[in-house]
Amino acid sequence: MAHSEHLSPYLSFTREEWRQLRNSTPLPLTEEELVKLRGINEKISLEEVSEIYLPLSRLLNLYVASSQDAYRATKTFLGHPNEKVPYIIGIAGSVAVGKSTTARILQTLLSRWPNHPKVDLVTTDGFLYPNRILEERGLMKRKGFPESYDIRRLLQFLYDVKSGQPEVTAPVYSHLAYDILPNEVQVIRQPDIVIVEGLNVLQTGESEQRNGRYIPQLFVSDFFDFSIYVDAKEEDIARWYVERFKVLQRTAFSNPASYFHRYADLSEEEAEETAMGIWREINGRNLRRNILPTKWRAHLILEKGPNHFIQGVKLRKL
Ligand SMILES: Nc1ncnc2c1ncn2[C@@H]1O[C@H](COP(=O)(O)OP(=O)(O)O)[C@@H](O)[C@H]1O
Ligand SMILES: CC(C)(COP(=O)(O)O)[C@@H](O)C(=O)NCCC(=O)O
Repeated sequence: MAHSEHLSPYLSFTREEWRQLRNSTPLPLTEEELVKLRGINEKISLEEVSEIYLPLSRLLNLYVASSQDAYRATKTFLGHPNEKVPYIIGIAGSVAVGKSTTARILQTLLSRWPNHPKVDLVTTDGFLYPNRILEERGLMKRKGFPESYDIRRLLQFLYDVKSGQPEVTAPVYSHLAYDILPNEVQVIRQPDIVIVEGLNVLQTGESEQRNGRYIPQLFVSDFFDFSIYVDAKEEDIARWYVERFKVLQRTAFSNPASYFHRYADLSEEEAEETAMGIWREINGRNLRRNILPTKWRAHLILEKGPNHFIQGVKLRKL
């Protein structure tokens, strides 16, 4: 065994080993939940849900329960009720790797446990600067890069959620408009769990220095109780990106309100070329430069094969 492997902070599971853990999951899927999961994405294999995501939801259920115990201990110690503080799970990974699908499966599965029924999902695209500002700063071709997000606002949002505020709002992004919707917000009202999904959630940015001294800096991941990185080979992710682009081109882009309406009439070949160009220029670069380096900060890594099936799982033991 190589020395570095010996010192790995992760426990590694093959797909086969992970799916055995399904036996420790007491709740099987109900008919109603299956229908809900089908609604998320009809391409999801339900076998995949029960073999991979069900054990994962059980693991998370145990972690949330232990954090709720700690919360009760603090309450006993203080002698008065403290605010209800949600458990926060971060989900990171490339554009098109399947973050939002994973997040929605977990949201559905986690919400069936009686000790944490209310699970909210927030995506970090709401914290992108609006196109007006991105245009001013020459960042329209850098959407998704660290500088395209209002990280201060995202940190303030997480701070408010973790302080147990009764109502916290998040801005909303529309893929159709390709912009922030100025008159819409998502309201978070003290759920039991918040899942925060986005490519930037494990990024740390530069340390700020003032007068030669480092000043304490908060990172988005400081607010996470648990984090997941969805991983796959770049060649597979690029293919999924192109496939999704082609589906959108036949559906959403035909809507005149779509920012990409001009792509609606491209031939299949032209659509593929356009999508590959966006991958090369924006999303692939961002993956290599800013997203992949954050993988080893996650508590759990889901390793996908070429057909989205999970081939391996890594869980932090240190
Ligand atoms: N578990 C899965 N099984 C099959 N297809 C999937 C799965 N997860 C994602 N996909 C497909 O891969 C593409 C990217 O997924 P999506 O969740 O939109 O990614 P992201 O949020 O990371 O951009 C979509 O076309 C989606 O339908
Ligand atoms: C909106 C995104 C930056 C993803 O944001 P996230 O929710 O992961 O923070 C990405 O989907 C995107 O639009 N990238 C720009 C290039 C493109 O059109 O694919």
